[in-house]
Amino acid sequence: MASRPTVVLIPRWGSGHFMSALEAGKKLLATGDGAFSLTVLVMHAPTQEKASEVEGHVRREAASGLDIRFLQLPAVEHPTDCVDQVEFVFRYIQLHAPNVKAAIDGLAPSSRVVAVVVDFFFTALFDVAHELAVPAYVYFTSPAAFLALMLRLPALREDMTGPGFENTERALDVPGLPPVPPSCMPVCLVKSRIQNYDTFEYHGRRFMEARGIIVNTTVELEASVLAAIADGRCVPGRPAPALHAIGPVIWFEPKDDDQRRHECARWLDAQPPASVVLLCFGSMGSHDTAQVREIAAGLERSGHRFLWVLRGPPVAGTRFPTDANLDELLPEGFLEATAGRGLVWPTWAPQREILSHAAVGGFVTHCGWNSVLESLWFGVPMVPWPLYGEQHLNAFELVAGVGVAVALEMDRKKGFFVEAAELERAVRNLMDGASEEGRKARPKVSESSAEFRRAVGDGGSSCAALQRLVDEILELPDGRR
Ligand SMILES: COc1cc(-c2[o+]c3cc(O)cc([O-])c3cc2O[C@@H]2O[C@H](CO)[C@H](O)[C@H](O)[C@H]2O)cc(OC)c1O
Ligand SMILES: O=c1ccn([C@@H]2O[C@H](COP(=O)(O)OP(=O)(O)O)[C@@H](O)[C@H]2O)c(=O)[nH]1
Repeated sequence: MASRPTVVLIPRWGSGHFMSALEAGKKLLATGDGAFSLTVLVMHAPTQEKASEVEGHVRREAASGLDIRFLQLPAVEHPTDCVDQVEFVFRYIQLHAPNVKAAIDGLAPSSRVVAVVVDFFFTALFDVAHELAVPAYVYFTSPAAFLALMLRLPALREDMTGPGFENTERALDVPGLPPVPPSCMPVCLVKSRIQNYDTFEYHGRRFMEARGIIVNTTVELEASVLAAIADGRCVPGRPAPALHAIGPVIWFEPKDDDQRRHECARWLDAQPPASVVLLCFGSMGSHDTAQVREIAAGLERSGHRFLWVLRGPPVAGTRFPTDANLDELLPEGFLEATAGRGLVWPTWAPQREILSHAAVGGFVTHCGWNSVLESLWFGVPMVPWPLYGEQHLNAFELVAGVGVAVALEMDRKKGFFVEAAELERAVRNLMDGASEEGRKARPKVSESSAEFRRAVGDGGSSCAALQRLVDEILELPDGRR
């Protein structure tokens, strides 16, 4: 007897990508209600640290009893002489294509593959899906605003006055967003990284070949951008693939029953409601000593309570921060001066658990999209401190588009340096509602939080989008299940 059809998911390593894609896959599985299984093709992550992280996720999820099969892909050579990580990933994925084809071929005839869903950096694998005549989908872990920008990159080349946006003076047109000042363009698209532009433009072009793009967002949060893409305003003259806004997809790590509450959570238990500002900068965020000193001075002067996840510089040759040596990094006397009202945490922290705590009233964030969604889910207004990737655009959207964040001025010419006085100002605005922006952000974020919860509930927009996606995958006419 032939077994049920299967959806093949090909996620990228790195928790923010891997677990987000897997959670999206689980949502598909649940919505499919037994109509198909999920097959996850697992790539070897290029670093030992990321490989162990992925192994841990696979081991845990494989034991979950869900109808998910994990298939490890063979290792491939690491491409050499790449100008940066984006090019490395691009070439690394191309090398995987024959193995992906063999793995998918190997699933037949016992399982008919009804869709292949790939991470948004993996569009080179569309060739495999096309060869096998299987519908291809993209899973987009960043906001729809960045998707609109990627689709728009061929047209935006005309706005460049040099080999990037560094010398461009006028605001850029990203359909669905207010005009974007060049200073808010993602750092991955600036002059020194022109190769990145080509790669992102390549992916953007290839998105148009997909049968659908699954985006970790909601129609309520990014209505204008989603409409702009769907109406063909990003790539005029060509119909956009179907958009499926199924978010927020948030991974909540299962808790061991006998696990003690984390030290950060216990510290928060002793703080008044909405009194603490959290500072956390994602899996690749760290600051140099000069910047750490400014942050310390800004927090001390703000007078506010804080929980600061402070990481040390990355080990040479990697982008991933180390545990911080607080004695070396912090100015002398800082911990004593802020004792009782501040906690500096020197390693990975349970960010979702912290954001869910009633004592947390604000979040200084690097604007990784998972962090943004988590903050909105728990109704915590933000101060954006974008660092890498597309995060500067996310920050712009949160402040200028959605209104759930208070802007932080950064000196782009000095490597995005932030003065102590500026951080103090932004934290006060956020926590005291000392500015119009700050006063508006808190009720706005509560509204977004309520919208998020409605979207994923029965009859909500994301729940309905998932149903439509499953019908599309199973090629069922609307409402015929
Ligand atoms: C979007 O543009 C870029 C993204 C990244 C990037 O790289 C990356 C590499 C890893 O090994 C692990 C990661 O977690 C990771 C994350 C990442 O960007 C963030 O991805 C998140 C999802 O995991 C989320 O979408 C955030 O908003 C992203 O900022 C790197 C890069 O250049 C080096 C980019 O241009
Ligand atoms: O100390 C930390 C730093 C990050 N995170 C989690 O790691 C993810 C980071 O993803 P995001 O997209 O925000 O940024 P990235 O790290 O991919 O740049 C989010 O789920 C955070 O909750 C965490 O739990 N503890």
